[in-house]
Amino acid sequence: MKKNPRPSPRAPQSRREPSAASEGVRAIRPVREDLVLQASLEAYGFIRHEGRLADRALDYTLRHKKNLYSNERRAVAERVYALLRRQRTVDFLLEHSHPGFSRLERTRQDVLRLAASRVLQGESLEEVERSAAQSGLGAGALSELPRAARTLESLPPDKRFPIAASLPDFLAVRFREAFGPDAERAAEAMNERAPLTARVNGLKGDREKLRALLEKEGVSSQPTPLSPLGLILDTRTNAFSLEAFRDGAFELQDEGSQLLGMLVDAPPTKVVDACAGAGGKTLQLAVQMKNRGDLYALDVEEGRMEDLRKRTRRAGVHNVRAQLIPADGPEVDAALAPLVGKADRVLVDAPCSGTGTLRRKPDARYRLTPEMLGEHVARQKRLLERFSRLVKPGGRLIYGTCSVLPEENEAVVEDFLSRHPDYTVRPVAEELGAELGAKVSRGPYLRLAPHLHGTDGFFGAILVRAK
Ligand SMILES: C[S@@+](CC[C@H](N)C(=O)[O-])C[C@H]1O[C@@H](n2cnc3c(N)ncnc32)[C@H](O)[C@@H]1O
Repeated sequence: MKKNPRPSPRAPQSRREPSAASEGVRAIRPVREDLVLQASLEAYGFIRHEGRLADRALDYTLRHKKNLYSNERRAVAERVYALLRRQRTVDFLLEHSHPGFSRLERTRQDVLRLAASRVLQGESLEEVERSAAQSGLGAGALSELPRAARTLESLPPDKRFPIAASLPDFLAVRFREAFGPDAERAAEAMNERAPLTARVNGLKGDREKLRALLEKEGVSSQPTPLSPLGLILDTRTNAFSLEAFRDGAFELQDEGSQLLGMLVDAPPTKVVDACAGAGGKTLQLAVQMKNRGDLYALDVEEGRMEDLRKRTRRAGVHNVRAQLIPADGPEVDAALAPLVGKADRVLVDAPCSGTGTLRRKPDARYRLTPEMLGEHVARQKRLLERFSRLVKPGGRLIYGTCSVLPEENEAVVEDFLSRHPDYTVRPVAEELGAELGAKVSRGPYLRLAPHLHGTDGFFGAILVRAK
């Protein structure tokens, strides 16, 4: 018999929290606490003790727990994600309420973490203790949590912030630098659940038509407040099973990502999506180009390119040329040579820290280190330099990240401009219109954050090459 593979450490950028949304069926029977705990411990262990990506680990665990009902699957996903969002807070509370917590055996620690996290989420102490007792935890273990919470509250602000926001210390400092007095609010919003957001495929219809199609399938939706292309779906929707999705009428894409895509305003000529990944923005650019011209989608990861190809087929997109390129070395120049100085638009949606998407990938913060951040910045500068060569005179270079840290954003752009006097910044308000531009920009740049815009955190800059 074929052995089940372990969850892979890689996952496409746009995978969404596999919670209620991938289950569809409403809760109808009491949760069997012992089974839910067992599955939660397994998934959590994969993520925290083996370094697997959360969405992959949960998909894997739930796929192999065929005996769980849909409400139990939902409980597993929600509880694991909730704990990941509040890891540091939970550990602090347990260390201050449970003598010898850090010396307990690992599974025992994890059981307590999952229970404490539920209390932190607002479930009553009695309810959690009752279900904990059913799963052998023993009542009373959590009764000291409120006292520990008061200890946390009494810490000086700079000590309290990283623990209360569950951010590594260095990231809390970066948040403070990026958001100043708003840092707490910004970090709090990053610990909320993200909405389920669709982008209409303009090749198949407009947003109103999509809304009607979804309604027919029993899914209610609301227009996104900022992007004219988006709909927010009921989070319990299993989007992938909808006919509208299978027919390519929409893609799941955060509203912030849609706004970044809008900065490109791709004409139906020659356009390069230089870090195309699984094609979230490629598909959006194809619509801007009305499925005409040549849209080069480049990336270094074959797996992502494969996803991109599938998605273009589903979306009815015909103008994309997906091309796998080498990550570095002289072969890159050879691969890009035919495009040098030819493109009207080049989008560099650069690999980054992902600090803008912590709502969807709460575990990412525990993997990030200051050294990795430095490597991201160095690579961002390198990629912007490399792909700028493809822009033709009078063309535009659009730089974007899903980071909220200025060192990956403004600083990278300013570094580029200091070496390229032939480029000037086009304020994003000129592209998006004054009203929308005023809502989503700071200075000439797109700058989005969950606490201000309800979107994931994104940055975008439009750089115009002189004629
Ligand atoms: C932020 S993701 C792109 C997301 C994608 N644009 C979307 O909208 O779905 C960054 C991508 O850059 C790719 N990448 C990393 N190094 C690269 C390089 N040297 N050249 C081109 N792409 C690279 C990664 O494989 C990843 O897919």
